[in-house]
Amino acid sequence: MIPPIEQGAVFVIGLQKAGTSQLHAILLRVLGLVSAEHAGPEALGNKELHFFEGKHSDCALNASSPALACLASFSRQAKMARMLQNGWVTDATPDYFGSPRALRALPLTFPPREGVLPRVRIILTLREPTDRAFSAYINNRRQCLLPRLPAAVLADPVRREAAERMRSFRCEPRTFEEAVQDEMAALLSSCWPSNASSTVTPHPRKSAALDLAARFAQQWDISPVNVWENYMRWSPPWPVAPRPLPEEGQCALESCWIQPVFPNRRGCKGYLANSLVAAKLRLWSAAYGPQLLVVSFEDTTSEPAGTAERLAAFLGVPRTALEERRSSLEALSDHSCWHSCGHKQRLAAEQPANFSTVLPAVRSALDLFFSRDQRDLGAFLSQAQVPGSERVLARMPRRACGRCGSWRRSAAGG
Ligand SMILES: Nc1ncnc2c1ncn2[C@@H]1O[C@H](COP(=O)(O)OS(=O)(=O)O)[C@@H](OP(=O)(O)O)[C@H]1O
Repeated sequence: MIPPIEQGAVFVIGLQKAGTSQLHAILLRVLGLVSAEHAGPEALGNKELHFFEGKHSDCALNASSPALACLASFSRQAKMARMLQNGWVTDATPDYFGSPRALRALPLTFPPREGVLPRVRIILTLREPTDRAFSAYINNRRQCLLPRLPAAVLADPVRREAAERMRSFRCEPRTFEEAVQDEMAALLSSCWPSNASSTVTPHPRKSAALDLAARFAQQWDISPVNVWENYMRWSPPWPVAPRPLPEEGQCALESCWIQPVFPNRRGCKGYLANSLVAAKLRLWSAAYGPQLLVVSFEDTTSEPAGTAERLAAFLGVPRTALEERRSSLEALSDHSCWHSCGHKQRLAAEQPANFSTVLPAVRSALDLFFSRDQRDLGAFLSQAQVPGSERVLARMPRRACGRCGSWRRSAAGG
């Protein structure tokens, strides 16, 4: 057990759409931590710093500048650096987990070494992958429902064009099924685009990959396990260090994973990619070891008090402090209308077949698609002694847990 920390930095690194806002709220309201960005009541609305994967991360990645000094050189981050001197600070940016850049920049700024200040703790919340993907889809879909542009903007052609462009950039026009099909095709063909120049030798696997993608798009009865295997073989691995691009040409998907500057590209939304966690968790766990805690969305939403207690124990927040703020948990436990639920209800009412739930055929295909990754995740969690893994494993569907059955039985006291 690592010793409690009295001051330091706590980062919720993901997963996107896995309850990071709720965790952030628990850290602030129940455990009494301070938001990196704002200390006042507005803190909850300002949860994401994006320092370690955004443009500021260049500074942290530049070996010649001390990483903490980089933080201090930006006004928002200066606050974080100052607060670190006398307390706790937290930043919940779900994009960190899927960002190789954050995986390099965060440990450079906050080295995972005990006894060296500032101390650091990392929290990752996991979620059933198909539900997570659908939640991310709805999040983008609701962008199409933004209110009408104000009259002043409509009257000004320049402002109007900029506003319309931003709206179309954010709005997800497809059904979930179409979005999944597009991403699957992109995953399988990204490194070998069909319009590759004729001077480039076609990769022997290209046609098979495209064929698989096409079949996947047309019919859902293709074995997604095969699709997954092909995906692992053909799609870019998740690189920590920059690696040479494949000979066949620019790999579009790789660039949109690393630098999500083209989020509106059809295959680039990451609904599937961001639900693949095993390889990424191995890397984060290798970087931070016992300083990384995993929790589960399903656990937190059904039992926020238990998660708050586990977070407090992990961070060393005294129990008395938790007791004092216990009443704040009630507000956080109300799941009836949270986040964008108004938009969700409107989408579901307007087009129930597409937006209220994942179609059964799509869900079963995706469940299979994710099963390999979920099995890897279960195996890793049960072997690697990642803090919090018992609870996450207990919440994972049995089909996903694979080799961790015996572990699960012993955890249950059997
Ligand atoms: N308090 C509380 N109780 C229960 N559920 C909650 C709560 N807070 C957030 N949520 C659900 O979490 C989903 C959003 O996750 P994130 O906060 O990580 O989203 S984001 O990445 O910050 O956009 C989103 O899930 P979906 O409803 O499935 O979309 C939220 O409804």
